[in-house]
Amino acid sequence: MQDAQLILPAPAKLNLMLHILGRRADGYHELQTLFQFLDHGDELGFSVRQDGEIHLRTDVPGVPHDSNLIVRAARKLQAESGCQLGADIWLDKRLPMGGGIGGGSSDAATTLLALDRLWNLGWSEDRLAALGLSLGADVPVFVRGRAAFAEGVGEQLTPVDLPEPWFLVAAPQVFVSTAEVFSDPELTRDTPPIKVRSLLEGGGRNDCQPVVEKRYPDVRNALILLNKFTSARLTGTGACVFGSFPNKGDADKVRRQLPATLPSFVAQGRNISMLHRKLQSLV
Ligand SMILES: C[C@](O)(CO)[C@H](O)COP(=O)(O)OP(=O)(O)OC[C@H]1O[C@@H](n2ccc(N)nc2=O)[C@H](O)[C@@H]1O
Ligand SMILES: Nc1ncnc2c1ncn2[C@@H]1O[C@H](COP(=O)(O)OP(=O)(O)OP(=O)(O)O)[C@@H](O)[C@H]1O
Repeated sequence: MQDAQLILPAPAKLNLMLHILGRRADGYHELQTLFQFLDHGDELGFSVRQDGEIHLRTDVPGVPHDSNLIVRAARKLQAESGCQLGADIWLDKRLPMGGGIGGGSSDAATTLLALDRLWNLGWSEDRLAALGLSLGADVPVFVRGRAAFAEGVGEQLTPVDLPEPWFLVAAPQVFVSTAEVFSDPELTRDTPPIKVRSLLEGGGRNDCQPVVEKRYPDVRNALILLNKFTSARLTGTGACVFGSFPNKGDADKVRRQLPATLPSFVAQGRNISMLHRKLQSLV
């Protein structure tokens, strides 16, 4: 990491609500979800290579080098732009994987924005978001960096201005497969669409939650525990669960009461992602 020319954050996100409206012919689901960023995340370092090779210098246990979303994002940007340059990339992985807080998608988005800058490509945000969507449904919101109401499969984004409370996020130590949750026959897939206005007034739920609670007792137990202190909910397809607090002190106080077997962190909800704040400060 100390050899990197550019160091950038890859923040986590929460799905403050997630409704499933239907299933498309390609198997993907039509959703309505509200994304907000957290001021907590991974950190990536980047340096240009003249030989055109892409190397992720940090080993990520369980994820082969070539299937890491960071490497896939870099190679795709390189192929589509025709750029002859390569990159060395370092990763400080802080976010739990398969946690529903978007770690892999955020790493991919940070890679696209970093290399667009280091390779002097000058791609528009629209073009980077479209490339991001081909890597995963959650990548575009991280490319754009603004809290948003998302529709379609998550790529039709309407920026929203939300309160920025403090969140306690608990990470049950189970891996939830997003594809498995979406293919569960018991998943609710017919929630009627609602208007963004009623959501901003506090409505909504996570339609994935009943399926995940049923399949993963550790997630159900974490929700029961957090619900003793605040109204807790699942983010994305889990495994992470979260509750909000008006200030950091209250969130920290509850965190101290969680068992050591349930890892957790406290972070503030942000409407502009840390990545975009950092990029703006570099201009
Ligand atoms: C559930 C969310 O986390 C909400 O933010 C996302 O929609 C999931 O985004 P993601 O992890 O980037 O998901 P992808 O890698 O695109 O898809 C993983 C798998 O989830 C299912 N999937 C995902 C998104 C979606 N709108 N409908 C789906 O059915 C598909 O089976 C897909 O094979
Ligand atoms: N850089 C990466 N970081 C984390 N996971 C990665 C990465 N690259 C590829 N993956 C793969 O993607 C899977 C899901 O990772 P991720 O942490 O993004 O899940 P998630 O938090 O559930 O995401 P989402 O909320 O977008 O569904 C991992 O199990 C891993 O196999």
